[in-house]
Amino acid sequence: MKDRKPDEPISTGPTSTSRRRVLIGLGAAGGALTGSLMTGTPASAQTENVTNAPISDKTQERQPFYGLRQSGIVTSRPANGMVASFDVLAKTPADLVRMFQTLTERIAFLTQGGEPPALDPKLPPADNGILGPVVIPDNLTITVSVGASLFDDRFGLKRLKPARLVRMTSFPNDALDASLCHGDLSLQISSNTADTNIHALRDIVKKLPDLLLLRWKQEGSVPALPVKAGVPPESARNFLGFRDGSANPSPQDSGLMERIVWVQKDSDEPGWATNGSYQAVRIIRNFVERWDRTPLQEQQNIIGRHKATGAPMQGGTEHDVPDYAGDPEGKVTPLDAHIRMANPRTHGSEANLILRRPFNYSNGVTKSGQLDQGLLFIAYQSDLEKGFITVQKRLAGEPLEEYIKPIGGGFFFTLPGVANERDFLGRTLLEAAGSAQPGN
Ligand SMILES: C=CC1=C(C)c2cc3[nH]c(cc4nc(cc5[nH]c(cc1n2)c(C)c5CCC(=O)O)C(CCC(=O)O)=C4C)c(C)c3C=C
Ligand SMILES: [Fe+2]
Repeated sequence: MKDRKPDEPISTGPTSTSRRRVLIGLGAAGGALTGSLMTGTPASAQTENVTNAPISDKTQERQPFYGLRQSGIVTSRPANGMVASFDVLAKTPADLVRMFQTLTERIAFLTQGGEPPALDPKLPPADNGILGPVVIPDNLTITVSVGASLFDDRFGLKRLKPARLVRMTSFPNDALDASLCHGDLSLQISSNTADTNIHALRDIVKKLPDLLLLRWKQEGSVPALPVKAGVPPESARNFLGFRDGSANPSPQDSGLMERIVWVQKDSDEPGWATNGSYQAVRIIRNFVERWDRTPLQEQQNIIGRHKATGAPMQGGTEHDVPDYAGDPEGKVTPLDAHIRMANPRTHGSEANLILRRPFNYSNGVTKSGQLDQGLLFIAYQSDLEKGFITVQKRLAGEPLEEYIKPIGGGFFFTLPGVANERDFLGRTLLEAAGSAQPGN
């Protein structure tokens, strides 16, 4: 059997590409048969010309749901991502347990895929049908995190708040829109296709109407780049045209991830939070019209890298390390370049590393006729203060500020993973609060 990297998606079932080729060969006339073969559709659907969306050879890629930690953090970033933030409508601790249990059950199903139950057609269908009669896994992960507001007076969780979890504050360059900020609970939904993410969100919204209310959401995408054997992967470009992710710590480096991403057992965090992480989300608008009229040299000085290759200013490849020690006056890489301010690469700045997992977004046109594009910035860290907050403070006054405007987001704590079928998201927290019975 072929060796598989820890986060490499698992492809199951018959080779989907070859199977699809056979099915495509059946042509339009074989539509009903195609639907039946591909999906094992119930008899009632077999008479219809069933189309399964989306069509790709990656629809059977599957990420694990059960584990010590949630998927979607050190998991390779797929092409499409979304953050959806919710207000929790649950009124009692018992309601909150029901909310987390239902959420767990839905995520377990959606991420692994399968056939929804066939209900009496006089009732609304069990599934929204966006993906066709059978729900495909499509590399889907749904990562659940909670905001500081969940730890208010409602559920008796106050004393259990993660030590560094605070409501996101406004930083000097921010122009935060209240309708795009904060929330009791966030879902980071990512998969191979935007439709799969929307399918999952619609399913969750439908199944928890009395417990969760959608507050804001932002979708984004990143171009899928070819993976070449034996060559470090190239980073996708953001909407400023620069490679984004070149210096990101490697999610495959599990020792590093223990230190910078995962809350450890022996930390000063509450015991229930072990194996969780802090999630910082920022919706950052890019003034792309202004950027596109900025000279290349200036753009490169602002970011601190070559635009074409992503290499540091001294040259090489995007994976080479910028040499700041040999450039103390910033003659090669300006002292106020984005990457130098974000990570000055001093001995002390090792403590401020974060794992970035951003997506580009394009929302249409603003009222004043500008493109509404930007970065759905998502970062994970074991210490929010040492991580995102310190790095963001360091970036204050950077020349890039003239081209970007953070307008939304929030700080959340990503819950520990779900161990098995008897476990559920948030169990360790709710048990510590006395709302759930130990023994799951
Ligand atoms: C507070 C954290 C950060 C925010 C917010 C942020 C916004 C932001 N970044 C870019 C573009 C690039 N960022 C790059 C590197 C980089 N950015 C941060 C942090 C934040 N960025 C860090 C820690 C780093 C790595 C620095 C290093 O270790 O050298 C790069 C270079 C390529 C890369 O390493 O990823 C680009 C390009 C935009 C456009 C943006 C807001 C819209
Ligand atoms: Fe950055």
